[in-house]
Amino acid sequence: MTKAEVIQVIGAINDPSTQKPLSESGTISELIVSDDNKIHITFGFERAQNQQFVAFQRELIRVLKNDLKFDGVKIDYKEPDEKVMPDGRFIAVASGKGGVGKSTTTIELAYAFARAGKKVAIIDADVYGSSVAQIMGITKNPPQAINRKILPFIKDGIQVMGCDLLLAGNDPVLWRGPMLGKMIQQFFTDVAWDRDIDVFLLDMPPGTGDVALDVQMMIPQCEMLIVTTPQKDAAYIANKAGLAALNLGHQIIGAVENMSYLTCAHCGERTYLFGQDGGQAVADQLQTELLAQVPMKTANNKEEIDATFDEIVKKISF
Ligand SMILES: Nc1ncnc2c1ncn2[C@@H]1O[C@H](COP(=O)(O)OP(=O)(O)OP(=O)(O)O)[C@@H](O)[C@H]1O
Repeated sequence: MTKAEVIQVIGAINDPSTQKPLSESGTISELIVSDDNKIHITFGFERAQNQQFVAFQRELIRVLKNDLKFDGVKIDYKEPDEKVMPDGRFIAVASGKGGVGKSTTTIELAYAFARAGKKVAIIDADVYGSSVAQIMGITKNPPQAINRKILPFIKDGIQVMGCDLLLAGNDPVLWRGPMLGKMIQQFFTDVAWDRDIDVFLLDMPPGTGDVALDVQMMIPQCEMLIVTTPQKDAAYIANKAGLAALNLGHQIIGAVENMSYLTCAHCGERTYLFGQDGGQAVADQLQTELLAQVPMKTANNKEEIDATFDEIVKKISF
């Protein structure tokens, strides 16, 4: 007996979850007929404790056993998992070593995308040192849920979720492999992101590792931006991280050299504090563009920093 033949017969039975015949309800998630004349049906709704449900199940089993002559009948009920990746562009912000300003860059970039009229979300996937919420001044209240999905935190219109926000006090540093992967997956499929998000920015852990691999598997189209500082050692490690990212199949869209120079508030002259070659060297090695040299942040150069990031967004918007 084929699937179609089974559905034709059981199709007349009324589905208690939708009050429609099974032929119309679309609630049969899976139907397997095995060679030894057994049938396994999974319905996409939960088992209920009411008369209607009991009558439905009794009638179904009667038809399958008596009319269709199956020797074995197994029925499961399971709400379908809505493991759907959100739409939008994904940009992972990565660095070779910690402390080069990867989180700061992610956040500045988010604000620049927002200024350009884009709806932005940040995922702080830096399991070893989540700092996005801290830097953005988001209070780490326990996350709220809606429809069994976690609500993202929102600051200045930017939606945010991260390890520290999700776990509220539990330290993910000890997490390895599959558990880490599961958390990264949760960021995409279990958070109630607005449907019209244009850009997801991912603050990645420094270096290369499991998270980069997980991200690549879950979002093969994810682009990557490498942050470095001008110093030779930072550039060297950024290169290694970039090359590893390329090996994983990530598309690198550019390099950013952070903390490049200090601008004199009076004469506008730039002083390059740590040399000038790190960012360009990384871009050359990874055959990508040096998108910007970001100045040192001071108490009164917000405009200069904003303009630098607006320029980056222009370059990578296509
Ligand atoms: N352009 C800048 N000018 C001045 N200070 C900066 C700049 N960029 C980042 N910083 C400072 O450098 C420190 C490290 O920045 P940030 O946390 O963004 O780095 P990170 O690479 O994400 O670090 P980690 O890997 O530890 O998370 C912070 O104190 C931040 O304020």
